[in-house]
Amino acid sequence: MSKGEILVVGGAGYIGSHMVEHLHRSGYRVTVLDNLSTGHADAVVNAELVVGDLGDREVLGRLFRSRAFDAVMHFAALSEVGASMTQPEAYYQNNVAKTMSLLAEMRSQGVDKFVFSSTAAVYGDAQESAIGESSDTSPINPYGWTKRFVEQVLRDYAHSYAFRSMIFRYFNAAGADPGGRLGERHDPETHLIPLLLQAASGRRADFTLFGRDYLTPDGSCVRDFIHVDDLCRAHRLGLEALLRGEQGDVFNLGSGVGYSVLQVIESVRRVTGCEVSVKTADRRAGDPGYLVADVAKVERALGWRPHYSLDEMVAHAWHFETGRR
Ligand SMILES: NC(=O)c1ccc[n+]([C@@H]2O[C@H](COP(=O)([O-])OP(=O)(O)OC[C@H]3O[C@@H](n4cnc5c(N)ncnc54)[C@H](O)[C@@H]3O)[C@@H](O)[C@H]2O)c1
Ligand SMILES: O=c1ccn([C@@H]2O[C@H](COP(=O)(O)OP(=O)(O)O[C@H]3O[C@H](CO)[C@H](O)[C@H](O)[C@H]3O)[C@@H](O)[C@H]2O)c(=O)[nH]1
Repeated sequence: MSKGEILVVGGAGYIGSHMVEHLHRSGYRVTVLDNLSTGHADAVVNAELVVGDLGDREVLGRLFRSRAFDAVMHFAALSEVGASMTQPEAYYQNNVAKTMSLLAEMRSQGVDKFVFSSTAAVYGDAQESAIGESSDTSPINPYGWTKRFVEQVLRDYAHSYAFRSMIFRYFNAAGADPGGRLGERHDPETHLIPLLLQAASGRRADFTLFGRDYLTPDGSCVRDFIHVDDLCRAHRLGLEALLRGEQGDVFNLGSGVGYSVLQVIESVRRVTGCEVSVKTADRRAGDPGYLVADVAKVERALGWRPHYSLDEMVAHAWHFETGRR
């Protein structure tokens, strides 16, 4: 018997497809809604895939009438910081306006539990060495603002309607399914670890390091990497808290440890045994220098701790990268 009926919006993407597998293995029945703009139909195996746009009320109406969803998990978004600086309209349309359509449809169908992918980008250029959930949220790029606005909508819905949400602010998701079937497949790829691995495997001639003049120990940006499977486990725990009737909340998801881009390059060399040719360029617009999570709150509330190290994230992503060639 299924533990619950879950709609995963954006379930054909990188994190969403891992979530679908995790839910399936945990005993849930899953339906995916995805417009395949950046996702892949073949990444969805243990769920029904409905190809459609989350802003399309007709598609949403049909979908919600055909299933009694217990909750919705929302991973669909445009999510590149750099692109959001040059195409803010597309980001506000896709990430804010269309999310409003999804929420409206949920409310009209009486579905009141929501798990939302937010981001560390809501913190902007944080000053703290470990950023807690109550830190100032002043995004420095439109992508971060889109997530910040939806967070506010969800807070207002919780206040005014019987609508509960778990908001997860991820730092840098990395790694791949340890079994090797799923992984990160963005095209074009913009994320650090897959780009480094493509340079290591020879699919790419070199890697360009954006900025060595940050106020960090080695001058390159510092980020907090979190394995995609650890992320999925936290989401399931958050979902189960909502299904038990608990109130929603907002949680950081990271490891609590920062690695500079140069340290990640070292990890890639160590794990793969391959050389990576590195070029240095100017800073990428919209990139904060330092983002590391304080994860005490999620540990306390959901009993969640990350399991995987940076080298394990690189190793699993490398297994996926080499399996594709
Ligand atoms: N990857 C990270 O490091 C990271 C960090 C913080 C937050 N996030 C957030 O996590 C979520 C998932 O990120 P990801 O890396 O898996 O991205 P992704 O691009 O791989 O996945 C997004 C999925 O949503 C789908 N989608 C986009 N717009 C849609 C629409 N209008 N209708 C239907 N489907 C749509 C895409 O086709 C894709 O399958 C995003 O909300 C992102 O902002 C990601
Ligand atoms: O070719 C590259 C690509 C990235 N980087 C650097 O590597 C770091 C990580 O960059 P990513 O693009 O992999 O990730 P971001 O930190 O920009 O963004 C990620 O974390 C954000 C939160 O801050 C958002 O949530 C976003 O969705 C998610 O992709 C940054 O310092 C970036 O400047 C390079 O030096 N060269």
